[in-house]
Amino acid sequence: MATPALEAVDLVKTYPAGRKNPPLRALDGLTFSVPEGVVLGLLGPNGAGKSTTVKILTTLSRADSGTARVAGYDVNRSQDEVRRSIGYVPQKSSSDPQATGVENLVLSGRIYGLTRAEAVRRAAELLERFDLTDAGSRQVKTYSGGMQRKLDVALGLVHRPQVLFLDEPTTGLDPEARADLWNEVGRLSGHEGLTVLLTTHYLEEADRLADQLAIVDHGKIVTEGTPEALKAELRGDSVHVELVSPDTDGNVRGLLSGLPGVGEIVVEGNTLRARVDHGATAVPAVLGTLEDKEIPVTAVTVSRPSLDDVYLRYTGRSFREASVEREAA
Ligand SMILES: Nc1ncnc2c1ncn2[C@@H]1O[C@H](COP(=O)(O)OP(=O)(O)OP(=O)(O)O)[C@@H](O)[C@H]1O
Repeated sequence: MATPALEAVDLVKTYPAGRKNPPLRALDGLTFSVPEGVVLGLLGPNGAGKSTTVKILTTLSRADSGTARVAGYDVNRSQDEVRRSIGYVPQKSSSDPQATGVENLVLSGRIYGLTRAEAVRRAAELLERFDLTDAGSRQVKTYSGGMQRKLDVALGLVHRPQVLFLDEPTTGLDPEARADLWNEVGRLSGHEGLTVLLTTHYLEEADRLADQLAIVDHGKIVTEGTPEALKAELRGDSVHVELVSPDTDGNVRGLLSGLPGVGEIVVEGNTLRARVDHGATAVPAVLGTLEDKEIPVTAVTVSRPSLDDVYLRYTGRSFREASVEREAA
Protein backbone atom coordinates (compact mmCIF):
# COMPACT_ATOMS: atom_id res chain seq x y z
CA MET A 1 0.00 0.00 0.00
CA ALA A 2 1.23 3.54 -0.79
CA THR A 3 2.62 5.50 2.16
CA PRO A 4 0.01 8.00 3.39
CA ALA A 5 0.97 11.64 2.86
CA LEU A 6 -0.13 12.37 6.41
CA GLU A 7 -0.57 10.05 9.32
CA ALA A 8 -1.31 10.72 12.98
CA VAL A 9 -1.65 7.89 15.46
CA ASP A 10 -2.97 8.37 18.97
CA LEU A 11 -1.69 11.92 19.46
CA VAL A 12 -2.02 13.24 22.99
CA LYS A 13 -1.13 16.79 24.00
CA THR A 14 -1.75 18.37 27.37
CA TYR A 15 -1.04 22.05 27.98
CA PRO A 16 0.29 22.60 31.51
CA ALA A 17 -1.76 24.37 34.17
CA GLY A 18 -1.50 28.15 34.27
CA ARG A 19 -1.93 30.36 37.34
CA LYS A 20 -5.70 30.29 36.96
CA ASN A 21 -6.32 27.33 34.64
CA PRO A 22 -6.06 23.58 35.26
CA PRO A 23 -4.03 21.48 32.77
CA LEU A 24 -5.85 21.11 29.48
CA ARG A 25 -5.88 17.97 27.33
CA ALA A 26 -6.07 19.53 23.86
CA LEU A 27 -5.52 16.22 22.00
CA ASP A 28 -6.81 13.01 23.44
CA GLY A 29 -5.79 10.16 21.13
CA LEU A 30 -6.23 11.82 17.76
CA THR A 31 -5.75 9.43 14.82
CA PHE A 32 -6.13 9.88 11.05
CA SER A 33 -4.48 9.03 7.77
CA VAL A 34 -4.56 10.89 4.44
CA PRO A 35 -3.51 9.49 1.04
CA GLU A 36 -1.52 11.61 -1.40
CA GLY A 37 -3.43 14.22 -3.44
CA VAL A 38 -6.37 14.43 -1.05
CA VAL A 39 -7.75 17.49 0.73
CA LEU A 40 -8.46 16.53 4.33
CA GLY A 41 -10.71 18.90 6.22
CA LEU A 42 -10.36 18.94 9.99
CA LEU A 43 -13.67 20.40 11.09
CA GLY A 44 -14.35 21.38 14.66
CA PRO A 45 -15.50 24.30 16.78
CA ASN A 46 -13.01 26.71 18.34
CA GLY A 47 -10.79 24.92 20.81
CA ALA A 48 -11.43 21.40 19.43
CA GLY A 49 -7.70 20.82 18.89
CA LYS A 50 -7.26 21.58 15.18
CA SER A 51 -4.40 24.10 15.47
CA THR A 52 -2.63 21.93 18.02
CA THR A 53 -2.74 19.06 15.50
CA VAL A 54 -1.34 21.29 12.75
CA LYS A 55 1.45 22.55 15.05
CA ILE A 56 2.51 18.97 15.81
CA LEU A 57 2.44 17.91 12.16
CA THR A 58 4.45 20.96 11.09
CA THR A 59 7.05 20.34 13.86
CA LEU A 60 6.17 23.56 15.71
CA SER A 61 5.07 21.62 18.76
CA ARG A 62 5.62 18.13 20.15
CA ALA A 63 2.96 15.65 21.21
CA ASP A 64 3.25 14.12 24.68
CA SER A 65 2.68 10.72 23.10
CA GLY A 66 1.61 9.14 19.84
CA THR A 67 3.31 9.32 16.45
CA ALA A 68 2.89 11.38 13.31
CA ARG A 69 4.43 11.11 9.85
CA VAL A 70 4.35 13.68 7.07
CA ALA A 71 5.37 12.68 3.52
CA GLY A 72 6.68 9.49 5.13
CA TYR A 73 8.91 11.31 7.67
CA ASP A 74 8.49 11.07 11.42
CA VAL A 75 7.80 14.54 12.84
CA ASN A 76 10.09 14.03 15.83
CA ARG A 77 12.97 12.16 14.26
CA SER A 78 13.16 13.85 10.83
CA GLN A 79 12.19 17.45 11.45
CA ASP A 80 14.28 18.91 8.62
CA GLU A 81 12.84 16.53 6.03
CA VAL A 82 9.31 17.26 7.27
CA ARG A 83 9.90 21.02 7.05
CA ARG A 84 11.24 20.73 3.51
CA SER A 85 8.22 18.68 2.45
CA ILE A 86 5.53 21.01 3.74
CA GLY A 87 4.08 24.45 3.19
CA TYR A 88 2.35 26.08 6.13
CA VAL A 89 -0.15 28.90 5.87
CA PRO A 90 -0.82 30.01 9.45
CA GLN A 91 -4.00 31.70 10.66
CA LYS A 92 -2.19 35.01 10.88
CA SER A 93 -0.46 36.23 7.74
CA SER A 94 3.31 35.82 7.66
CA SER A 95 3.95 38.27 4.80
CA ASP A 96 5.75 41.57 5.31
CA PRO A 97 3.17 44.33 4.71
CA GLN A 98 5.86 46.90 3.86
CA ALA A 99 7.33 44.72 1.11
CA THR A 100 5.72 44.04 -2.28
CA GLY A 101 4.16 40.73 -3.27
CA VAL A 102 7.18 39.93 -5.45
CA GLU A 103 9.64 40.81 -2.68
CA ASN A 104 7.81 38.58 -0.21
CA LEU A 105 7.82 35.63 -2.61
CA VAL A 106 11.44 36.07 -3.68
CA LEU A 107 12.61 36.30 -0.07
CA SER A 108 10.70 33.17 0.80
CA GLY A 109 12.19 31.36 -2.21
CA ARG A 110 15.71 32.42 -1.17
CA ILE A 111 15.08 31.16 2.37
CA TYR A 112 14.20 27.79 0.86
CA GLY A 113 17.47 27.74 -1.06
CA LEU A 114 16.37 28.82 -4.55
CA THR A 115 18.85 30.91 -6.54
CA ARG A 116 17.80 34.53 -7.10
CA ALA A 117 16.84 33.80 -10.73
CA GLU A 118 14.81 30.72 -9.69
CA ALA A 119 13.09 32.66 -6.91
CA VAL A 120 12.14 35.49 -9.29
CA ARG A 121 10.79 32.99 -11.82
CA ARG A 122 8.82 31.12 -9.18
CA ALA A 123 7.41 34.41 -7.79
CA ALA A 124 6.12 35.40 -11.25
CA GLU A 125 4.63 31.95 -11.75
CA LEU A 126 2.80 32.03 -8.42
CA LEU A 127 1.54 35.60 -8.87
CA GLU A 128 0.08 34.60 -12.20
CA ARG A 129 -1.36 31.41 -10.74
CA PHE A 130 -3.20 33.40 -8.05
CA ASP A 131 -4.22 36.23 -10.31
CA LEU A 132 -1.97 38.71 -8.51
CA THR A 133 0.40 39.67 -11.31
CA ASP A 134 -0.87 43.25 -11.51
CA ALA A 135 -0.52 43.69 -7.75
CA GLY A 136 2.92 42.04 -7.56
CA SER A 137 4.88 45.30 -7.42
CA ARG A 138 2.62 46.90 -4.80
CA GLN A 139 3.24 46.84 -1.07
CA VAL A 140 1.21 44.08 0.57
CA LYS A 141 -0.37 46.57 2.97
CA THR A 142 -2.35 47.92 0.01
CA TYR A 143 -3.89 44.48 -0.74
CA SER A 144 -7.47 43.52 0.10
CA GLY A 145 -7.97 40.74 2.69
CA GLY A 146 -8.62 38.21 -0.08
CA MET A 147 -5.49 39.21 -2.01
CA GLN A 148 -3.35 38.97 1.13
CA ARG A 149 -4.70 35.52 1.83
CA LYS A 150 -3.94 34.37 -1.71
CA LEU A 151 -0.42 35.68 -1.32
CA ASP A 152 -0.13 33.74 1.96
CA VAL A 153 -1.09 30.54 0.14
CA ALA A 154 1.38 31.37 -2.66
CA LEU A 155 4.10 31.84 -0.01
CA GLY A 156 3.34 28.37 1.30
CA LEU A 157 3.90 26.92 -2.18
CA VAL A 158 7.18 28.62 -3.15
CA HIS A 159 9.32 25.52 -2.62
CA ARG A 160 6.81 23.10 -4.23
CA PRO A 161 5.88 21.21 -1.08
CA GLN A 162 4.19 17.81 -1.10
CA VAL A 163 1.80 18.72 1.69
CA LEU A 164 0.19 22.10 2.34
CA PHE A 165 -1.30 23.06 5.70
CA LEU A 166 -4.00 25.72 5.64
CA ASP A 167 -5.06 26.79 9.11
CA GLU A 168 -8.51 28.37 8.87
CA PRO A 169 -7.71 29.96 5.52
CA THR A 170 -10.84 32.04 5.02
CA THR A 171 -11.52 33.36 8.51
CA GLY A 172 -12.30 37.07 8.27
CA LEU A 173 -12.78 37.10 4.48
CA ASP A 174 -15.94 38.40 2.84
CA PRO A 175 -18.07 35.83 0.96
CA GLU A 176 -16.68 36.76 -2.45
CA ALA A 177 -13.04 36.49 -1.40
CA ARG A 178 -13.86 33.25 0.40
CA ALA A 179 -15.40 31.73 -2.75
CA ASP A 180 -12.37 32.87 -4.76
CA LEU A 181 -9.96 31.17 -2.36
CA TRP A 182 -12.09 28.01 -2.36
CA ASN A 183 -11.66 27.82 -6.14
CA GLU A 184 -7.90 28.20 -5.80
CA VAL A 185 -7.62 25.48 -3.17
CA GLY A 186 -9.81 23.16 -5.24
CA ARG A 187 -7.45 23.64 -8.19
CA LEU A 188 -4.33 23.00 -6.13
CA SER A 189 -5.17 19.47 -5.17
CA GLY A 190 -6.94 18.70 -8.44
CA HIS A 191 -4.14 19.67 -10.83
CA GLU A 192 -0.99 19.54 -8.81
CA GLY A 193 -1.41 16.36 -6.80
CA LEU A 194 -0.76 18.27 -3.61
CA THR A 195 -2.05 16.87 -0.33
CA VAL A 196 -3.80 19.54 1.71
CA LEU A 197 -4.73 19.59 5.36
CA LEU A 198 -7.25 22.31 5.95
CA THR A 199 -8.67 23.28 9.31
CA THR A 200 -11.95 25.09 9.47
CA HIS A 201 -14.83 25.92 11.70
CA TYR A 202 -17.10 26.67 8.73
CA LEU A 203 -19.41 23.80 7.88
CA GLU A 204 -19.88 25.12 4.35
CA GLU A 205 -16.15 25.36 3.75
CA ALA A 206 -15.64 21.77 4.89
CA ASP A 207 -18.49 20.58 2.72
CA ARG A 208 -17.23 22.43 -0.32
CA LEU A 209 -13.48 21.76 -0.14
CA ALA A 210 -12.73 18.56 1.67
CA ASP A 211 -12.40 15.26 -0.18
CA GLN A 212 -12.16 13.63 3.21
CA LEU A 213 -13.56 15.14 6.35
CA ALA A 214 -12.58 14.40 9.91
CA ILE A 215 -14.76 15.90 12.62
CA VAL A 216 -12.76 16.87 15.70
CA ASP A 217 -14.32 17.23 19.10
CA HIS A 218 -12.51 17.52 22.43
CA GLY A 219 -9.20 16.46 20.90
CA LYS A 220 -10.47 13.34 19.12
CA ILE A 221 -11.71 12.48 15.64
CA VAL A 222 -15.30 11.47 16.22
CA THR A 223 -16.04 10.44 12.64
CA GLU A 224 -14.51 10.66 9.18
CA GLY A 225 -15.43 10.08 5.55
CA THR A 226 -16.34 12.07 2.48
CA PRO A 227 -18.86 14.85 3.25
CA GLU A 228 -21.37 13.04 1.03
CA ALA A 229 -20.89 9.67 2.75
CA LEU A 230 -21.18 11.23 6.19
CA LYS A 231 -24.44 12.93 5.26
CA ALA A 232 -25.76 9.84 3.46
CA GLU A 233 -25.26 7.78 6.63
CA LEU A 234 -28.05 9.82 8.16
CA ARG A 235 -31.26 8.49 6.74
CA GLY A 236 -34.42 10.59 6.57
CA ASP A 237 -34.78 14.35 6.79
CA SER A 238 -34.07 17.19 9.12
CA VAL A 239 -36.98 19.35 10.31
CA HIS A 240 -36.39 22.83 11.77
CA VAL A 241 -39.20 24.54 13.66
CA GLU A 242 -38.98 28.20 14.72
CA LEU A 243 -41.05 28.69 17.87
CA VAL A 244 -42.48 32.05 18.94
CA SER A 245 -41.16 31.49 22.49
CA PRO A 246 -38.18 29.39 23.61
CA ASP A 247 -38.93 25.92 24.96
CA THR A 248 -37.41 26.66 28.37
CA ASP A 249 -39.12 23.87 30.32
CA GLY A 250 -38.60 21.15 27.67
CA ASN A 251 -42.36 20.93 27.08
CA VAL A 252 -42.24 21.02 23.29
CA ARG A 253 -39.38 18.58 23.14
CA GLY A 254 -41.31 16.12 25.33
CA LEU A 255 -44.44 16.42 23.20
CA LEU A 256 -42.68 15.83 19.88
CA SER A 257 -40.35 13.07 20.97
CA GLY A 258 -43.35 10.76 21.35
CA LEU A 259 -44.40 11.09 17.70
CA PRO A 260 -43.82 8.11 15.38
CA GLY A 261 -40.92 8.58 12.94
CA VAL A 262 -39.34 11.41 14.97
CA GLY A 263 -35.77 10.79 16.16
CA GLU A 264 -33.22 13.01 17.94
CA ILE A 265 -34.53 16.44 18.93
CA VAL A 266 -32.37 19.41 19.84
CA VAL A 267 -33.68 22.74 21.06
CA GLU A 268 -31.59 25.92 20.98
CA GLY A 269 -33.47 29.03 22.03
CA ASN A 270 -36.45 29.34 19.72
CA THR A 271 -35.19 26.76 17.22
CA LEU A 272 -36.09 23.12 17.40
CA ARG A 273 -34.38 20.59 15.14
CA ALA A 274 -35.58 17.03 14.75
CA ARG A 275 -34.34 14.13 12.68
CA VAL A 276 -37.30 12.39 11.11
CA ASP A 277 -37.85 9.35 8.89
CA HIS A 278 -39.95 11.25 6.32
CA GLY A 279 -40.24 15.04 6.27
CA ALA A 280 -43.52 14.96 4.32
CA THR A 281 -45.36 12.94 6.97
CA ALA A 282 -43.56 14.30 10.02
CA VAL A 283 -44.29 17.98 9.38
CA PRO A 284 -48.11 17.72 9.53
CA ALA A 285 -47.84 15.55 12.66
CA VAL A 286 -45.42 18.02 14.32
CA LEU A 287 -47.53 21.08 13.43
CA GLY A 288 -50.78 19.34 14.47
CA THR A 289 -49.34 18.41 17.86
CA LEU A 290 -48.10 21.96 18.48
CA GLU A 291 -51.39 23.48 17.37
CA ASP A 292 -53.38 21.18 19.71
CA LYS A 293 -51.35 22.53 22.61
CA GLU A 294 -51.58 26.12 21.34
CA ILE A 295 -47.85 26.45 20.92
CA PRO A 296 -47.29 29.09 18.19
CA VAL A 297 -44.75 28.59 15.43
CA THR A 298 -43.26 31.12 13.00
CA ALA A 299 -41.65 28.82 10.42
CA VAL A 300 -40.99 25.19 9.54
CA THR A 301 -38.42 23.89 7.06
CA VAL A 302 -37.50 20.41 5.89
CA SER A 303 -34.06 19.65 4.47
CA ARG A 304 -31.75 16.77 3.72
CA PRO A 305 -29.27 16.11 6.54
CA SER A 306 -26.40 18.60 6.62
CA LEU A 307 -22.94 18.37 8.13
CA ASP A 308 -24.44 20.06 11.17
CA ASP A 309 -26.70 17.02 11.56
CA VAL A 310 -23.67 14.76 11.21
CA TYR A 311 -21.90 16.76 13.91
CA LEU A 312 -24.97 16.54 16.14
CA ARG A 313 -25.17 12.80 15.75
CA TYR A 314 -21.57 12.22 16.77
CA THR A 315 -21.18 14.80 19.51
CA GLY A 316 -24.70 15.13 20.89
CA ARG A 317 -24.81 18.88 20.26
CA SER A 318 -25.11 21.15 17.27
CA PHE A 319 -22.08 22.84 15.75
CA ARG A 320 -23.37 26.29 16.63
CA GLU A 321 -24.00 25.30 20.23
CA ALA A 322 -20.49 23.81 20.50
CA SER A 323 -18.94 27.00 19.11
CA VAL A 324 -20.86 29.19 21.54
CA GLU A 325 -19.91 26.86 24.43
CA ARG A 326 -16.23 27.11 23.52
CA GLU A 327 -16.31 30.86 23.07
CA ALA A 328 -17.84 31.23 26.53
CA ALA A 329 -15.23 28.91 28.13
N1 LIG B 1 -0.23 27.30 24.20
C1 LIG B 1 -1.35 26.93 24.84
N2 LIG B 1 -1.41 26.91 26.20
C2 LIG B 1 -2.52 26.51 26.86
N3 LIG B 1 -3.64 26.08 26.24
C3 LIG B 1 -3.66 26.08 24.90
C4 LIG B 1 -2.51 26.49 24.13
N4 LIG B 1 -2.82 26.38 22.81
C5 LIG B 1 -4.08 25.91 22.75
N5 LIG B 1 -4.58 25.71 24.00
C6 LIG B 1 -5.91 25.19 24.33
O1 LIG B 1 -6.02 23.89 23.76
C7 LIG B 1 -7.33 23.68 23.23
C8 LIG B 1 -7.23 23.34 21.77
O2 LIG B 1 -6.78 24.51 21.08
P1 LIG B 1 -6.55 24.58 19.50
O3 LIG B 1 -6.02 25.94 19.21
O4 LIG B 1 -5.78 23.41 19.07
O5 LIG B 1 -8.05 24.46 19.00
P2 LIG B 1 -8.63 24.80 17.56
O6 LIG B 1 -9.60 23.70 17.27
O7 LIG B 1 -7.56 25.03 16.60
O8 LIG B 1 -9.42 26.13 17.83
P3 LIG B 1 -9.35 27.53 17.03
O9 LIG B 1 -10.28 27.34 15.89
O10 LIG B 1 -9.86 28.50 18.02
O11 LIG B 1 -7.93 27.76 16.65
C9 LIG B 1 -8.11 24.96 23.51
O12 LIG B 1 -8.87 24.77 24.69
C10 LIG B 1 -7.04 25.99 23.72
O13 LIG B 1 -7.47 27.01 24.61
